[in-house]
Amino acid sequence: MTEARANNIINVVNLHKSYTDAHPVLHSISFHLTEGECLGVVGESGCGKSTLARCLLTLTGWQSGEIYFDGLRLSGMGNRELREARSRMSAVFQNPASALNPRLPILDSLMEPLDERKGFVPSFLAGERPARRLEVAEALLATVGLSADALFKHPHELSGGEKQRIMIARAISTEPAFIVLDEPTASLDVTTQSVILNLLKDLQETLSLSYLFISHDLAAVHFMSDRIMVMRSGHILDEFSKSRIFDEQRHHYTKLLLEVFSG
Ligand SMILES: Nc1ncnc2c1ncn2[C@@H]1O[C@H](COP(=O)(O)OP(=O)(O)OP(=O)(O)O)[C@@H](O)[C@H]1O
Repeated sequence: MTEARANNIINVVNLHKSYTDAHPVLHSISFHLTEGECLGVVGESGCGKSTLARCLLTLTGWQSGEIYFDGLRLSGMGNRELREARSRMSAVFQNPASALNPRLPILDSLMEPLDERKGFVPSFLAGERPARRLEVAEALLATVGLSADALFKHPHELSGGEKQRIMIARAISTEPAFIVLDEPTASLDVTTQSVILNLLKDLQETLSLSYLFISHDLAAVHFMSDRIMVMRSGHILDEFSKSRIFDEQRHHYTKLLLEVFSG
């Protein structure tokens, strides 16, 4: 059995999940995510990528197997420990419009996670020494390339790309141990997709973030990831470091995906 290793933020061992008895969605999945790396998960629609993300974020339960977060077994945690673990994870999902409260100004949606932790200022802003809530919010927006004007707007006044930048700023604000990026550019036009992917990659490098990057788009996964897992029908078929993507030993399904994406 795979042990929870010291620098593994996530260690998944034989995870099995089904929503109904008849239809397993994840079949005994095992993998790890190392501190500071981006692990890409690619696979066709319905293969179980989002279910896997939801298990890691403890948004849904699982039947058997274990998930270790920072060395600690999630299924063995009491409520307080679980709350603490959840506060050290964050996620950016496909549709920023549905993630932002339409009635709240951006300032309040952006600052919600930090408002729950009175006085916490992320260390990557420490050099700027922002003291007041508004200054922290402005500094966070600057981190994702937005000006302070956005803070008093409502979501409908921002573009899809701007809204996703807000969600990214919110996700990094608490300095999470890892971030799930679940199809973060799927609702955006092609040019904006590339801008957002570059932003996510820059942030990962400058802030040493750990990402689980989920997409059906192998090109995006290849661009973002240090390692890649290929999923199909709830199984991990192939797992390799980015530099090995064109190796002869790749699974035939990986080769098929490569053919599709190389046109
Ligand atoms: N809450 C749920 N209840 C029952 N079945 C579900 C639920 N959520 C997902 N499923 C089923 O689980 C399977 C995997 O879905 P999941 O959303 O994890 O796949 P995915 O790879 O993320 O797909 P997509 O790329 O389309 O988002 C699908 O057959 C789906 O219908």
